[in-house]
Amino acid sequence: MPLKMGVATVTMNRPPVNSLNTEHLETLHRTFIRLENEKCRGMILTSSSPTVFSAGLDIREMYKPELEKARKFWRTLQDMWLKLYSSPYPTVAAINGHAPAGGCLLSLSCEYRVIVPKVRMGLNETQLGIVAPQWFQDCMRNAIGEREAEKALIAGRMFSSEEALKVGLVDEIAQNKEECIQKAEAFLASQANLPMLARKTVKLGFRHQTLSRLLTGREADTKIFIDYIFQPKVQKGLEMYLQSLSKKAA
Ligand SMILES: CCCCCCCCCCC/C=C/C(=O)SCCNC(=O)CCNC(=O)[C@H](O)C(C)(C)COP(=O)(O)OP(=O)(O)OC[C@H]1O[C@@H](n2cnc3c(N)ncnc32)[C@H](O)[C@@H]1OP(=O)(O)O
Repeated sequence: MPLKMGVATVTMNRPPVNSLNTEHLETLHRTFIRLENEKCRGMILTSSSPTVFSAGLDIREMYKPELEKARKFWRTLQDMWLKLYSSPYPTVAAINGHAPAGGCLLSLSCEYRVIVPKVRMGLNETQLGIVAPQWFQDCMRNAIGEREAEKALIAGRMFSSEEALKVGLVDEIAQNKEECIQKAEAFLASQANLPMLARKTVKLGFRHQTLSRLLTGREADTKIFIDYIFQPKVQKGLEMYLQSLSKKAA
C-alpha cells in the first residue's frame, strides 16, 4: 500500500478474481483502519488483475458453510463496509476490470468511480437466485437514484462501462488502468485543498442514514443472511452457479 503525498493506492491481490473471502475482507478492513489512523489524504482502490476488479463475495464462503464461519464471514463484510463507507478521507475506485455484486459494492462505497472500457459492473445477485442486502441496495440507490436502482436490482443488471457512465454508476471512463489511476489522482487532487473536517462532515451527513440502517440492525442483518443462505434451494442454486463457473474454466 504505497502512500504518495499522503494518498494510498490499495491494490487487491487475491488471484484469480479477487473474490472476497473472510481473510481478504479482514485484510481490507485492517487496511482501512490503518489509513484512517495514519491520517491518509485519499485512497485509490484498484486490483492487480488485468481483467477483474473483484468478482464479489467468495461464493465458496456461502456454499455449505459451517454456521459460525458463515456468521464470521458476514460480520467481517459488515465491518469492512462500515469502515470504507464512512472513511474520513476521500476515496476513489479505479475499476480496472469486471465488478459484479460485492465487487460493485466496493466501488459504490467509494466516493468517485473511474472505469476502463469493455468491462461489466452491477449488483447481479437476483440473477444468481440470491438477494442483494438492503445496504447493497442503498449504495446503488445513493449512486443512481431510486428508479434506476429499482430497475437494475430487480433485473440483477450488469452494466457495460458505457452504460454505467450513462446512468451515473461511474463518473468517468479511462482508456486503460494507467489513465484510470491518473483520473483517480486528479479527483483526489481536486479535493486536497478542501478543509478536511468540513468535507468529512458533509460526506458523513450524506451517508449517515445508510450507515445507521446497518449499524442499528447488524445482528438482524446477519440473521437474514444466515436464514437465507441456509435454505436448501439457495444452496442448490449456489452449487449450480459454482459448477457453471468451473465448467467455463474447463
Ligand atoms: C430480504 C433480503 C434477503 C437478503 C439475503 C442475503 C442473501 C445473500 C446475499 C449475498 C450477496 C452476494 C454478493 C456477491 O458478491 S455473490 C458473488 C457474485 N459474483 C459473481 O456472480 C461473479 C462470478 N464470476 C464471474 O462472473 C467471473 O469469474 C468474472 C467475470 C468475475 C471473471 O471471469 P474470468 O473468465 O476471468 O474468470 P473465471 O470465471 O474463469 O473464474 C476463475 C476462477 O474463479 C472462480 N470464481 C469466480 N468468481 C468467483 C466468486 N465470486 N466466488 C468464488 N469463486 C469464484 C471460478 O469458479 C474459477 O475457479 P476455478 O478456476 O477453480 O474453476
